[in-house]
Amino acid sequence: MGRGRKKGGRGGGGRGKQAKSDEYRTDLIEKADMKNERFFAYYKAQNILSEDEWDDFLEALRTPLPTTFRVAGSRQIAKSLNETIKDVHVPSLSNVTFEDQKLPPPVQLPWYPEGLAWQFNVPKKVLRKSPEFKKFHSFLVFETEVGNISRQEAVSMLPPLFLEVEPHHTVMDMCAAPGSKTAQLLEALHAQDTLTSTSIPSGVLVANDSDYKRTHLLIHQSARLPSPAFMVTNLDASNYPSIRLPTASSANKKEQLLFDRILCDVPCSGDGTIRKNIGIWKHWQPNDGNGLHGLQLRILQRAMKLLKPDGRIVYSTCSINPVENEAVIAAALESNPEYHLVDVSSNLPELKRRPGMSLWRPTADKSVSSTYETYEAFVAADPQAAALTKLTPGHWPPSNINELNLGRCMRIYPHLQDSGGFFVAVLERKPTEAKAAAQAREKKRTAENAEYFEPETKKPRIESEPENRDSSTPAPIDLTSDAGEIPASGEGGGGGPNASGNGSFKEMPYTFLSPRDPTLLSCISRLRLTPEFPSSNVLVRNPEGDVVRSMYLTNDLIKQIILANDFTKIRLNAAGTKVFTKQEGGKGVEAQYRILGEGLPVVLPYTDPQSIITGNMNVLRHLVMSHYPLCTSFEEAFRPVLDSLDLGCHVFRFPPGELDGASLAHDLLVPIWKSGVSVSLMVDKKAKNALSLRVFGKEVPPSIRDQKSKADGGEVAPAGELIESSDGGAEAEAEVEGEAMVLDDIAVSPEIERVVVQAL
Ligand SMILES: C[S@@+](CC[C@H](N)C(=O)[O-])C[C@H]1O[C@@H](n2cnc3c(N)ncnc32)[C@H](O)[C@@H]1O
Repeated sequence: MGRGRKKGGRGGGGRGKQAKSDEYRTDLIEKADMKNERFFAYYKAQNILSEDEWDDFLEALRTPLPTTFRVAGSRQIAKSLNETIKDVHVPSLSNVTFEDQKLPPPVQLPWYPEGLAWQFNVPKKVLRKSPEFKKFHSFLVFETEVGNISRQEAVSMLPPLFLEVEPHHTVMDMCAAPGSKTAQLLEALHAQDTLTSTSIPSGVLVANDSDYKRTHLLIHQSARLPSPAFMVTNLDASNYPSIRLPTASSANKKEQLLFDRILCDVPCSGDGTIRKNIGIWKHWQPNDGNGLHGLQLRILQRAMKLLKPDGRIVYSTCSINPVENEAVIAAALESNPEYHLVDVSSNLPELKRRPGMSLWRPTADKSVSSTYETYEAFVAADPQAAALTKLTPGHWPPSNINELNLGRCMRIYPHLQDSGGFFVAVLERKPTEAKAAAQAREKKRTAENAEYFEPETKKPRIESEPENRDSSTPAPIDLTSDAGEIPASGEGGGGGPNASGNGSFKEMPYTFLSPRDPTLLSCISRLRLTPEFPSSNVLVRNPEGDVVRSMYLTNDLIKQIILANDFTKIRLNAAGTKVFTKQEGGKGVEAQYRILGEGLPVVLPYTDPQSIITGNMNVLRHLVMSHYPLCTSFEEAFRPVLDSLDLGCHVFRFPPGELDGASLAHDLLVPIWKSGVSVSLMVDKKAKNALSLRVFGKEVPPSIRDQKSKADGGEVAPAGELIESSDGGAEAEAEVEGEAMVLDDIAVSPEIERVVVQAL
């Protein structure tokens, strides 16, 4: 596990730790020190660029990287926030001068779809001292904190775009942590989400990383877009096991889950990040890439076995070294002739790129005094030294290089569009014969129809589309090992912790509740959910299937995966999204369940609209600015509404409105708790503060914000009142259910007025 990391590759612990040390701080290294003769000699020998571009390339490498960010979240949410950047922030930054210099405002990355990615380039002191940029910087920090903006290198945004994920796809992110690309994939899976509610895609996203700690970064990332279709595994991608699914014909027979889309963003030397990780100047040497080639190839080859016919793989690195790039692609194509490189030159036409290379000259010589055109020449030059290295013929271009279309790979160099260096290759697997025949028939039919119909006639719907996802030939898998252990539907997912003797895996099991489980039923009726709520997909995290504290919702596919696989074998760290949690009552009050802020968008489509209470801006302000406000303290017109509510959880809706300069632009839906004589907004301090800032333009007063169990300043928490904040509840849950990250840190984007949650 994590061999890539030990070698200090990108995403590797070595580089990651060093990145924190001073030697990696760009502001502490002089431009004159940004040199490395080995780097120059190696890349000159590779002929990566023409002689007249070399100086521009070096100049770009020595210049700090601009700041880039992506407006994140589901499409509708992102579009709304993007309008604010365009219409409010950019105009306010368009005529700013600092120390007599006019500063450039942020600009959209021209190639990013729908203009959702931005770049700006001002010195740090401007962000500290220019009032306009300071304000913009605070906006970015705030929105990043609540998950609406993702600080991400421009080039790192590319692989998910080329993967072209759709909501019905089965998707695997093989080396996913820390998860910036995972977030993009999740957004694509959730393309049908609306401003206030989350869709339940029929596909799945499996995010995997071999580093256990880093898988928690994935859980954190995904909390920006809670999804019943998301799961996290902790495995060596080069050896990723078969995930099994019941066959359509018999629940006792299993077939392998194959993927429509796989991202292999593999561990690499990371020399394309040299503008940011400036210490690379000092240490770079050719064996950084040489040593990673084998692991990179094994990961890609495993992905090739896990992909459906007609599926797509994107392989990417932030290295410009052909040994980590074209050499890996060439070797993988050699051993998997059913794959080909896809010509994506017409996709993202504004992206400046160079074709992949067909000639490169590896070396094992640290000082790069010689490089070799062929493996044979390398061995002949010094047989003894060659025997001691791990270089293989696969590090060199193969003899059939011209048949592989390596020019279809994409190389991004820093000077082309002021970015980092990057490599992307898009591979597709041939369809099965049956599928190819169906596609040919369809093509013929479409052509015939085209002749018959008038030109403006809508293109006929492709009949074979629905079959596409299922028509792959499942790879044979060994079902002998634990076929008998698979529990019946509605029961547990794979026995107790460490059920398979996998001693190092400490997660708790996933047990689906029966839809007739009395606690679940009472929860559904208390929360007034409609019969369409998928109650057979609710799970708890303990072997007994007891509803101890929280309930999670998965989609059908994740449920099948959990039921058909031993969760310790697939080292399943997270599945689905948490929707309900127990709210302990105070003295004399029975414990009840409430919808979590993060679960609300998922549950909302199943919430009886009649049960949603509509409030106004006055009510919202009182809820935000008070700590457990008494029902009697609300405006008179609203008191009867509060009095009529049962004790327990409710959903309040606040339509767009204005009040004393405060403004709510879109519907806001929040979970509320009614107790004996008061009501409370069930969002944590940070989220409440964020909501207050964005809607009312001021923070929640510290005297209110910092109260814990009892209100002060005249507001007394009555007997039987809630004394547990959502934070406290979640912490307690971590102990009960063995979860690594369950803090309910509910962040609200008032721009969007939708509750989103981050698990810290
Ligand atoms: C380049 S980083 C991935 C970055 C990530 N895709 C993103 O966009 O945030 C490479 C990741 O691969 C992981 N890794 C290293 N060796 C691995 C292996 N054999 N299997 C799976 N993951 C591995 C590292 O822990 C690291 O998180």
